Amino acid sequence: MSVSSSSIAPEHLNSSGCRIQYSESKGRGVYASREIPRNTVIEISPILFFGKEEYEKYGKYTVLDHYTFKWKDGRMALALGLGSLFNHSNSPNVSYTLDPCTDSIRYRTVRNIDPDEELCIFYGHNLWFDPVDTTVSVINPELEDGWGGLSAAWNDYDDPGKLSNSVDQNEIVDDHSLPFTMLKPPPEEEDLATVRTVLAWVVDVPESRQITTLLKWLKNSGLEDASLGHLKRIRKQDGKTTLLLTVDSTPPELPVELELASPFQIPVPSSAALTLTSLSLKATFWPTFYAPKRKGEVEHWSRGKVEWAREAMKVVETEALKSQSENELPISAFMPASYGGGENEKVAVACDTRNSNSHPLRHAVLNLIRRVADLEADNRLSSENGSNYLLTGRSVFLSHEPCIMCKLVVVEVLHVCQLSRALIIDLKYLFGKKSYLN
Ligand SMILES: C[S@@+](CC[C@H](N)C(=O)[O-])C[C@H]1O[C@@H](n2cnc3c(N)ncnc32)[C@H](O)[C@@H]1O
Repeated sequence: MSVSSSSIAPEHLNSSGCRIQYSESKGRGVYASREIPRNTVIEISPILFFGKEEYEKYGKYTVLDHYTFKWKDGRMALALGLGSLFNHSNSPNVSYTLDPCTDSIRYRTVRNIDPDEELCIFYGHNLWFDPVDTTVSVINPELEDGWGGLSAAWNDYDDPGKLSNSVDQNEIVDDHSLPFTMLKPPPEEEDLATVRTVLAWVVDVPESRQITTLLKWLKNSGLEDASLGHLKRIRKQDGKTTLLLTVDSTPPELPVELELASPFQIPVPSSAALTLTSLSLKATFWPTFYAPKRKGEVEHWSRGKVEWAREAMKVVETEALKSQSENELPISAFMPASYGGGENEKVAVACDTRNSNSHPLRHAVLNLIRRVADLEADNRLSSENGSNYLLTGRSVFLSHEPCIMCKLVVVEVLHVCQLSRALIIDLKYLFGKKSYLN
């Protein structure tokens, strides 16, 4: 690792059971010197601030850039003490809370920690380095339930200090203080260097009659697949017509009677363009479709809404564990009333029943959808205007990431927020797909 030259970690006086240790791949890190119970505050780091201008001019060109992060008010912050030495993990065992009253960060264990375990936090999804060992080893047997340690998933949810200090339920909670991680789509490609591409086979087609034959042939060839749906099939450039064939690794065998030149590989954009700038950049590789972001995609979470999600996740966890105690898989799905929503909204919860039904399709999500649909169908008053199948604005909370089948059922996923090991998925348009229910 480039930011530290010494491979000897200094001794550190810390009464909370933390020590500094060096590793080849990550440099210095914070490790447990003894057992630490969950929910223990292991460090409170004071912050050193940099003004925006000062940071833009100097700070970001120095090693500080590996250690600083954005504070609530936009200033750049450096955690003193052990704070800057926690390495990153995708499944962190330490959570942190920014405290603007004391300009400090409080670090707390989210589960029981064994001696010598590394203590890691989650930096976010846009890492500036190649992470190694992103999953902190799970030694605690309570986590080895084969289903991602559901039994310990919500430990930090009981943290009373985290959100309930404020009485203003409408106050927006900033991303750092959310008790879950929002999975953001990758940033849109706005310059040539960041356009994500895949290699595709294409062929030059000199005569237009050959295009018709080739398109027919493509249809029957099995080469057409949804992975190229964001790209136009034909490119006309500099008087030349080129046809997109496939992203397979081997070149396709074209109909010999057309006597075409051999296909060749070129990079093509791997997704549709979300902005007009991106569209013109992507078009330099291959003509791409324009699919601007939907309105309202950025979602702000108020304190009240976070509490609502927290309560819903508690239901999910309780139900999943109950299911496990009944010899089912510990998987559950819950559709609460929407936040601030109407009193008449139906609420439903369902668990996986593949074991008891000996049926491969009895996944929690599918059971939930059936349950909600039954409830809505019974609700005769709301049967006008399709409101018995539309669940606009509702959300479903799941104990586990859904399988591909369940994901498809949750058709119009607007965003996925990862709450520790579980997910909230917006179901805003699910029942708009009439075909699914019919
Ligand atoms: C805030 S510092 C953490 C302390 C750092 N290891 C040190 O020795 O000073 C962040 C840097 O640590 C390294 N790092 C943190 N987590 C890592 C991980 N999971 N894999 C590899 N390197 C990591 C990266 O070099 C990153 O720029």
